[in-house]
Amino acid sequence: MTGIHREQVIDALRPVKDPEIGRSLVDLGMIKDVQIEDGTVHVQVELTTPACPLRARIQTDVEQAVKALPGVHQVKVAFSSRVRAAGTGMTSRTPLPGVKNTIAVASGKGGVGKSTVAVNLAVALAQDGAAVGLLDADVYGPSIPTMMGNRGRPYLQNDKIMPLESYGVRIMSVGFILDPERALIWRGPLVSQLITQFLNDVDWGELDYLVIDLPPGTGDVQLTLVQRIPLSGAIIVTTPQDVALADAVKGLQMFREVKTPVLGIVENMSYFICPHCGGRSEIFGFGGGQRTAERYDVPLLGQIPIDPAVREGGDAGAPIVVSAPESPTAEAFREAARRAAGRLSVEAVRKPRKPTIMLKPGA
Ligand SMILES: Nc1ncnc2c1ncn2[C@@H]1O[C@H](COP(=O)(O)OP(=O)(O)OP(=O)(O)O)[C@@H](O)[C@H]1O
Repeated sequence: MTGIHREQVIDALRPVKDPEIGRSLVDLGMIKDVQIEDGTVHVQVELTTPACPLRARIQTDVEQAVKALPGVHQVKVAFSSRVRAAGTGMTSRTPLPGVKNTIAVASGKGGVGKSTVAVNLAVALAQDGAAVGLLDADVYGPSIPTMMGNRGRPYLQNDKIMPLESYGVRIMSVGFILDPERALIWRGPLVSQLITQFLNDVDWGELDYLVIDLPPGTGDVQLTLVQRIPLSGAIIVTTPQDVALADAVKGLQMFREVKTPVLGIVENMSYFICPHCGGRSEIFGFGGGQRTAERYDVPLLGQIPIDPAVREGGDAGAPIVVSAPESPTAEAFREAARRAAGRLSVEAVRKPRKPTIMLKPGA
């Protein structure tokens, strides 16, 4: 008998905070079990996401706190995870049954790599063990089927559309159903109707995260969509040059208007590493994403280099987190995905938000 009690361990853990959420692990209900065997204390911590960016730090903090108790020789920390629902911003929007979090991936302008980011984030979250869906709401240029290497056709089951699956991610795209050329002529109300149908009529099952690739821009279509889709958070993709950043700011403001938390900015095509000399060039300028993030008080989730392997992977239907998972570019995507998941965990423990203004729906 060592005389250590479970309560003592819990008390020792009380001051240990989740570094991202800033509240005690005990108060957050993250300490799931404590077992004491002689001088060894086993602590089971339930993370708020399997893609936790701060797992190592939590482990060290827990170990240190428990080791400080007299009679403790060893601390063993085991992790499990349960993603919490972050709510859906505007109270008028009905959350999707079974879907805990919906993440919009948006860009102020086209061609900045929004779909590439959406695909790699979704697959990275799934690789970490989360249940993930990916909705291609970019009806004007649906690129998800190509990027995910899936040319299947969804089928109906019990009056629901069954999503397809690639790399452990459930996916739905207008590209699976329609000739994409025809989507180009679609008008706002139709787009909005189609997306609403995809959200409600697709059998997503239980999802931790539904990543939604929005059409580029901040026009009426986008505004209607972000008002209608029950969103837990948004990620803005930009490139570092001023014109792209100015448009990214418009995106940021659009989400703020509809009370959707901006989880952060992903700066894509940030820099180029020369494959011959290893030198780094900032082709589109340096620090733009960081400056914008600071100015508008949102996190910079990641800086993704220009890497020919990203385009090759996209064209070949194998996102770089699958085709070259060890590459620094894949690591940059993974980090951005984990940071975004961490931000959503923070949102999940916040009080529900109320809209300050209600915009009329309609395209
Ligand atoms: N970091 C990167 N390095 C190299 N190529 C990239 C990178 N990111 C994206 N690309 C390539 O740039 C092109 C545009 O990317 P993508 O389709 O993701 O952009 P988008 O913003 O979604 O475009 P759209 O506005 O048409 O929806 C693609 O060919 C893609 O493979």
